[in-house]
Amino acid sequence: MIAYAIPVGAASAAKRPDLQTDSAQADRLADLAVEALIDEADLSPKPGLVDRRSSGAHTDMTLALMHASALALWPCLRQMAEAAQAHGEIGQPLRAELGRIGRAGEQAMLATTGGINTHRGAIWALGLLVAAQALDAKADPQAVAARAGRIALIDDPAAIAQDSHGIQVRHRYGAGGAREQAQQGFPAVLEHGLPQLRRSRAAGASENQARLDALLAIMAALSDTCVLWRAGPQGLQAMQAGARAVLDAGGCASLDGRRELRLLDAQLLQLNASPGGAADLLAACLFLDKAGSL
Ligand SMILES: CC(C)(COP(=O)(O)OP(=O)(O)OC[C@H]1O[C@@H](n2cnc3c(N)ncnc32)[C@H](O[C@H]2O[C@H](COP(=O)(O)OP(=O)(O)OP(=O)(O)O)[C@@H](O)[C@H]2O)[C@@H]1O)[C@@H](O)C(=O)NCCC(=O)NCCS
Ligand SMILES: Nc1ncnc2[nH]cnc12
Repeated sequence: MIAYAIPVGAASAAKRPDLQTDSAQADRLADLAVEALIDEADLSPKPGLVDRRSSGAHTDMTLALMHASALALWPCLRQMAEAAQAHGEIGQPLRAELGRIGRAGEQAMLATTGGINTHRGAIWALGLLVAAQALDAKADPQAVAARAGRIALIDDPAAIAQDSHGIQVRHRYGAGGAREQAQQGFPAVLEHGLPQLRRSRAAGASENQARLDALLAIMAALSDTCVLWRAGPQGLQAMQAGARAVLDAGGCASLDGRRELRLLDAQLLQLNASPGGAADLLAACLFLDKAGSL
């Protein structure tokens, strides 16, 4: 276990043995979510994204900033797990509390990064998944994602209308973005990322190569509003076709696949395109891959 903070409620759990398990479970879910964020950031070479080599298409983000941002989200993710445990069911009260915790998490992220949006999409996706897993620790990824989707379908009456890049892109191109991805039960993860991760592992790829393949499978299927914002529909088409070309060439375990990956990286940098939504969903994929076996 990664010790990121002193567990909230540890004192009361000592008096209430029945709460001890829940407290430990909330710690563990937050640990796994933060670990998934750090593993995503470290994964290299990722096309257009911040990784161990460089800041990709970003001028305002570094690997150290991504790590600091991920660590700053531990309390928020833990609170989401606790909220789900306390409510015990999907409904308006849980949705409202997750929205409140999520907005506070966004503030914690911005305070840590000096105002840079490192993980807004990840707070949304992982927050929903952590809450869904906390409602049933033994549920498999399909059930967890479906449950997260049901939470995302509930309106949050306190939601603040924002003029985000995602909203602007939705108006301009009709892209569904992060909200729709969650409401549909994370199809980019369940139908593409997770099956690819497991297929590539089974075919003998290294863990690093299998994770890169999972990211590419997500990129090939996703309407990523970050790419649409920065590079328009042509950029999105280039990202999806380039990611598909890597996988069709044999994936990152093959020489041909790695050649296609280098081409895709150069193309995204030239377009100033960063698949930040796909990166967030890779973190969701890595979380789901491990969380059911808690
Ligand atoms: C419901 C919300 C998701 C509302 O968010 P919004 O309407 O803004 O929706 P999107 O923009 O579509 O998504 C928000 C972030 O999600 C990532 N994302 C993008 N496309 C997808 C997709 N198809 N599926 C899933 N996720 C997606 C993306 O995050 C990444 O991009 C960040 C960088 O983006 P940007 O700010 O545009 O930055 P730059 O390109 O660098 O900007 P410039 O330099 O050009 O200026 C990166 O950090 C990644 O995180 C989208 O940004 C939800 O967010 C919400 O309602 N939140 C409120 C709190 C709440 O209720 N929480 C519930 C907790 S469970
Ligand atoms: N590795 C990464 N690079 C850029 N934006 C991101 N958003 C989430 N992960 C990211």
